[in-house]
Amino acid sequence: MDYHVPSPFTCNESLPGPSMTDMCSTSTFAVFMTLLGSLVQKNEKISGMCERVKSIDSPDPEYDYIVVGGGAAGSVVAARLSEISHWKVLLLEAGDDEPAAAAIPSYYSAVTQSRLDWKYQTTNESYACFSTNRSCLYTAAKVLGGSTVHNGMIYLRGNPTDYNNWAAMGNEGWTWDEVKPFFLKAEDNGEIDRVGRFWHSTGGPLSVERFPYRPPFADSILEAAKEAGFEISQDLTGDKITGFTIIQSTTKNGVRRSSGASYLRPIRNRENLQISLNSTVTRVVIENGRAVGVEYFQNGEFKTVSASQEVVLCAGTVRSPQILLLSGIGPEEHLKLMDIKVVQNLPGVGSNYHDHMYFMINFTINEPDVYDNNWAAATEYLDFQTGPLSSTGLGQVVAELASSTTTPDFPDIQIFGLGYDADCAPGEIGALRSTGKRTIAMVVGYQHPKSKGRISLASNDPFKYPTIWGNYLSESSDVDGLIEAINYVMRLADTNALKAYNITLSVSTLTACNNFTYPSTDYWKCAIQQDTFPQAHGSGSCKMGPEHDAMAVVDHELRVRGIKGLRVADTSIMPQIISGNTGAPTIMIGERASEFIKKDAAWRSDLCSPRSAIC
Ligand SMILES: Cc1cc2nc3c(=O)[nH]c(=O)nc-3n(C[C@H](O)[C@H](O)[C@H](O)COP(=O)(O)OP(=O)(O)OC[C@H]3O[C@@H](n4cnc5c(N)ncnc54)[C@H](O)[C@@H]3O)c2cc1C
Repeated sequence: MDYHVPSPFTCNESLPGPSMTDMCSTSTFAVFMTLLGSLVQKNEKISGMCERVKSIDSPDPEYDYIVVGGGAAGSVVAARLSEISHWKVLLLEAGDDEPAAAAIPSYYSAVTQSRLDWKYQTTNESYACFSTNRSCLYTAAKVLGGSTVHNGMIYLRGNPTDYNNWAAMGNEGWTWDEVKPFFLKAEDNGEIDRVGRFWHSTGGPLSVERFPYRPPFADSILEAAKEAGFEISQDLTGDKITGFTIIQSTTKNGVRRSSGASYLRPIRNRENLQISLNSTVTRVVIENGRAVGVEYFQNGEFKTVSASQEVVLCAGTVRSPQILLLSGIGPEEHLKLMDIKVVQNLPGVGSNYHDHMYFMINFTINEPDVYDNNWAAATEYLDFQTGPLSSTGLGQVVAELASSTTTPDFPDIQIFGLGYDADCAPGEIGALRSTGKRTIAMVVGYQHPKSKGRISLASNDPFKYPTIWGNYLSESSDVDGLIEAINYVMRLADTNALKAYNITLSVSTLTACNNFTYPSTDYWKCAIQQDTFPQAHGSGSCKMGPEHDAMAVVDHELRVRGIKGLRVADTSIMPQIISGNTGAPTIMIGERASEFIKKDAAWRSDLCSPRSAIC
């Protein structure tokens, strides 16, 4: 394997936006950010300008394998398939390459809401997002690396029980013991002596370590957790999966490593892998029940490219089902309604969509309320990739806790902090905010959601966004889980460790909940309906399942039911979302899909003649 092998020196001249200037609107800050942006771009350790992949404008007419979407899973699949040197692989990605700013951990939201975000909105929510007109924002990156370019970099794998449950649903080969080797294959843990080789590994493409910096208040939260009777874990992906921790992240030496940066940049000179950016796949071409290529849109033109072996959809939980539907694969009635010829009636396409929901509780603490985005922080980061810009502030304080409805070894509540981010100041650089007190938040999420929604076509026009109906919080147990999580946060705030900061719950600004005593359970129930957000871990819309499950879209080796030469490999295949953040599990799915494809190809070359009916 040739990861980490240095390649010939070729540097990109410029990168796509958003530029760092666009991230702050005030004039003092615009100058600062422009300068910082140009210094970041010139700093190879941060921007990786000399190891960027090159996009091709005119793909060849035919490849062996076509991978659609270069996100968390797609980057993995493209890299692993092209390890077979005689396979010709094409990766088609709708977005551009990563902007330099995304590499800076504290600017983790730089891409969010920019032109590199698909900016989805859900519709017709009956139980959530009332304050935003019953439509929830669902962010997903349209960029090489997908949402690993703007995610919070938290490294978690979910719980062994999640995978054992998938296997118990009839998905052979997906128990924890069977998926764990693929997490290890992906991983290059920079703290292996601390976290140990039973749970972790080194040598994989994905760098995992803790951020080099954390604000002292992060340690005070851990002290508070201990005082409140919660456990402290040194590693939530190790043998202590419950408690509060300082989390490991998908970073290397203070710089974000997206799946694109991790898997594709080291192999950018591999001749049998071609990558075409700004190429949006509009449908899979199917002939006689087999996927034989894709149609895509690039530079104002529709084009087609053939696949002699397989097409692998890795376009994420919103777009993979959309592409299947546009290709005539999905619920018959819906396809007819959309005036699309039915190729394969698969009623489950788009169903079973679900996500973790989270809710934010704001507090103030007695700490100077400085903006952490200042010259001192910028200089330290440019020189050493340390200091406030090298982390997500309180975002690295993460807890996995069990509510009263689960067992201690299968936690269903996640809590993480927010605050000490390097955001833009409205006035002078380094100035104090007006209140003089620092605002922080504790975010709670419920990880065993039962509410299920649907992705469907709004139109047969491939450029019209699909309809995302989250149906979030329709099951009352999902709300109850969040209420228990809020009570845990209140327990945390009621400790001497945090009272030393005069931690104070912020005043409620939700007028819609004025009828309820603040803070009471009824108030929180009202507030959750008003202001809860999907965590952008959307899963399940092309569910994996056994043959007897009529709603299964792919089998246990991720093959689309009823169609040859077509697989789906991304978060959409999860039959039930895992208990934790979905990035690393999706990378594991990409690793697993690649193995399935290689195994099938070996089997075919051993047993099948080239045009055999069974192959
Ligand atoms: C704001 C945010 C914060 C998050 N925080 C964390 C975290 O801290 N830790 C964690 O583990 N997970 C986190 N996640 C979740 C994690 O990043 C996602 O679950 C994961 O990236 C999903 O992987 P995917 O491969 O399914 O899709 P994506 O990573 O979204 O990749 C899909 C790719 O397909 C491309 N594409 C879509 N349609 C087409 C088309 N028609 N043609 C060609 N290309 C197409 C997209 O542009 C994209 O690049 C977060 C997600 C978000 C959005």
